[in-house]
Amino acid sequence: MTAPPRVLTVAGSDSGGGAGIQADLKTMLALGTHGMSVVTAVTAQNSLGVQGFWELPAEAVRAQYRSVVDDIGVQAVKTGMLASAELVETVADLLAGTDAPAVVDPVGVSKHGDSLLAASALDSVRTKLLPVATVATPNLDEVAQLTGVEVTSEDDLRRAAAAVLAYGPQWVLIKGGHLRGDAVDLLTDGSEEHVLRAPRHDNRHTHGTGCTLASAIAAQLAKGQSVPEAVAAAKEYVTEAIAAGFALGDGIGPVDHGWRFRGA
Ligand SMILES: Nc1ncnc2c1ncn2[C@@H]1O[C@H](COP(=O)(O)OP(=O)(O)OP(=O)(O)O)[C@@H](O)[C@H]1O
Ligand SMILES: Cc1ncc(COP(=O)(O)O)c(N)n1
Repeated sequence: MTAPPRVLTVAGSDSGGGAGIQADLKTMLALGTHGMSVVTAVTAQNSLGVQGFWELPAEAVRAQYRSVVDDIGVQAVKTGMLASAELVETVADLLAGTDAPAVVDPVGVSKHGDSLLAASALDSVRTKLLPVATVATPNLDEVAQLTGVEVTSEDDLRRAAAAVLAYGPQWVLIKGGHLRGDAVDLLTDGSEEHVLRAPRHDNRHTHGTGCTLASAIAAQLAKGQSVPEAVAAAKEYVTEAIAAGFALGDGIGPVDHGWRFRGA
């Protein structure tokens, strides 16, 4: 049998299974790829929030990455929660030495407002991680943290994209999921621009949207799609996953990574 395309996520574990490594691996399977993981931190997390997290030593992150890349090989990499400046810099160095495209989701704060990245790591994200990204996928809070640009309407998305592109990623996808109205995202490399618009689903069970979108982009890139094709396909996948998000626990439930298997 021919092996499916190989995709690697470098991210934190979400014990509740809705975001982080767990979301990434489910998404990669749903999109027909072989998912692999480098765990950067372990969170104790559920539908109510993040109760605690423990970061792994840089040496453990580097060793996992080398184990995967040097033997199995990767056709795309996705990064998520990196927790500290040391891990951001470690991962940026590893990506710089890898040929595969990298989707960088600069995770800062969880849906519940729990910080997943030290404030002291922001500068490393700007100067080390963003420059090695094929596509960076910040949400509006992350755009504000990284660039100071506040997005309050669709008209501000272009200004936000230019501010992120100034740090050097090839493409940026500004996620407008936190705006009102349609769920509108803007993808640009500074010359081409693609507006991705989907109906807003009135569903509070949206835990893991950002992780799911970024790993879906990585899976589509591993299958050989261009960045605009991969982002369009990933947007369709996440929109249906949000529509099918379900209640778990007493708080915010996850998007449904397996909506295709359930005939949603
Ligand atoms: N209610 C919704 N209905 C449809 N699409 C949505 C909704 N909320 C977010 N999206 C879309 O989901 C994707 C992820 O965007 P979002 O802004 O939620 O990312 P995020 O904040 O990084 O996610 P996370 O909450 O996992 O950190 C984007 O394509 C966004 O437009
Ligand atoms: C390990 C990990 N990575 C990323 C997120 C962000 O996802 P969300 O904003 O949906 O909580 C998270 N909560 N946990």
